[in-house]
Amino acid sequence: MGCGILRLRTGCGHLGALRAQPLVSLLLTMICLFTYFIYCLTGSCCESAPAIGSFTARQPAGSVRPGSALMDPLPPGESVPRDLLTSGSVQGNLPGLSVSNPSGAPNPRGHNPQERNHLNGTTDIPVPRYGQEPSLGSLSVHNGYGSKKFPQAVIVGVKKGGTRALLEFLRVHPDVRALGAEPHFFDRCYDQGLDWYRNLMPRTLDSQITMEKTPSYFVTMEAPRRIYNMSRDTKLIVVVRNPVTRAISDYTQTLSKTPSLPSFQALAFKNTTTGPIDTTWSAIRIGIYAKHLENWLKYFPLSKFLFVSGERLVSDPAGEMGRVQDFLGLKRVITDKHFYFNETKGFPCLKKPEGSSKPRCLGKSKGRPHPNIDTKVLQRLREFYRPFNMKFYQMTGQNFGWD
Ligand SMILES: Nc1ncnc2c1ncn2[C@@H]1O[C@H](COP(=O)(O)OS(=O)(=O)O)[C@@H](OP(=O)(O)O)[C@H]1O
Repeated sequence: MGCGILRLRTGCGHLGALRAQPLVSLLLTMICLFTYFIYCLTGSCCESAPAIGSFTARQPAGSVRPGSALMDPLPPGESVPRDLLTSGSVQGNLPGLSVSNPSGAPNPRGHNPQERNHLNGTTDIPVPRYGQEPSLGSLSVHNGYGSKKFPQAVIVGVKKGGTRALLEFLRVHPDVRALGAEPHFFDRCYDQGLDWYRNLMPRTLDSQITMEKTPSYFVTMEAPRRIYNMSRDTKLIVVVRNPVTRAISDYTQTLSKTPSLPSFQALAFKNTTTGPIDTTWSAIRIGIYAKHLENWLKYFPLSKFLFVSGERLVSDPAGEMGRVQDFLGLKRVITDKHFYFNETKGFPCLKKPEGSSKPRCLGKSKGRPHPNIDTKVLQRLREFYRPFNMKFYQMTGQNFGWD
């Protein structure tokens, strides 16, 4: 047989004197191929090998991996953003295959992904990780199925409104997958590009909604235009809270990091308590909701918004979550059965948070005791916010009962 091969390579055996030389080169070639084969089997060549029907990790040029310094860590005391750990893992994909429902037909949950987001361009196909056998029984949201999509819904605000609680409650829903940490894409990281942003997202099935929350978007001038440019169909959720309490909560957070911070009163007023309120202080400015909303309404109609009451999220989490699920077109899965009131914490907590069977409350940075603020200061702040609150109630058609 070896001779046969040799004959073939030497032009069918007519040049007997030259037969030995090709045999050596053939042997050398075979040794090289064998060595390369062993090298590949150890996994060492996967990253550089060209993809000829093989798994490749598709990363856009210049992309930044999730979990890099650009990502905001969760506040101290909060759980590790599990999605951040999973969403950036290198997954296999096969070239030339389409990912999402190519017919555009509504899926069993009634969502049509193409209707939901015209920029839902999917980058990957559902391929199990190495060593994982695809099976319907194991079709859980954690096993690498699905594709990365732009979020169809974003919690855009407001800081200290209760955005973390809302996101954690929503993550209980099997049809919601959300990025754990705040990506700050539409305010701080926009230069990274949309591919970078999409790559941060957890994988979702077509029946699932991709979400993220970054409360600073609500007060970022460019955010509405940028989100509109990503998809005009994006659903926007704003958790609002009494602006006076919100300002104190904001101050409490800064104070916890900077104990030498001047008093709330010293920061809230330009001179003394009798002087004008300092609207350049972000803790005050963020609470002028009507002003910020005006900027968003230049791009999105009111129907694209859901305003969640931060107060009701504490007093009636199931009721508020009902509204949120309806707005997102989700089945009402999250109900009062999911919550219990933790007396020590003074807040509702989840009986079974996503990925855990143990009850859990939010971390220490949520639900912190606030410093006592002089009643005169509170009164002045209430008066300051009243006209803006009224305007906000009028714009949204909702009375939040802060006055
Ligand atoms: N269930 C539950 N558990 C704990 N805390 C809850 C909950 N629901 C709402 N809240 C309120 O959420 C406030 C923090 O708001 P955010 O999560 O939006 O803060 S942040 O902007 O992400 O830092 C936080 O503000 P503080 O009380 O000032 O800490 C809480 O009042």
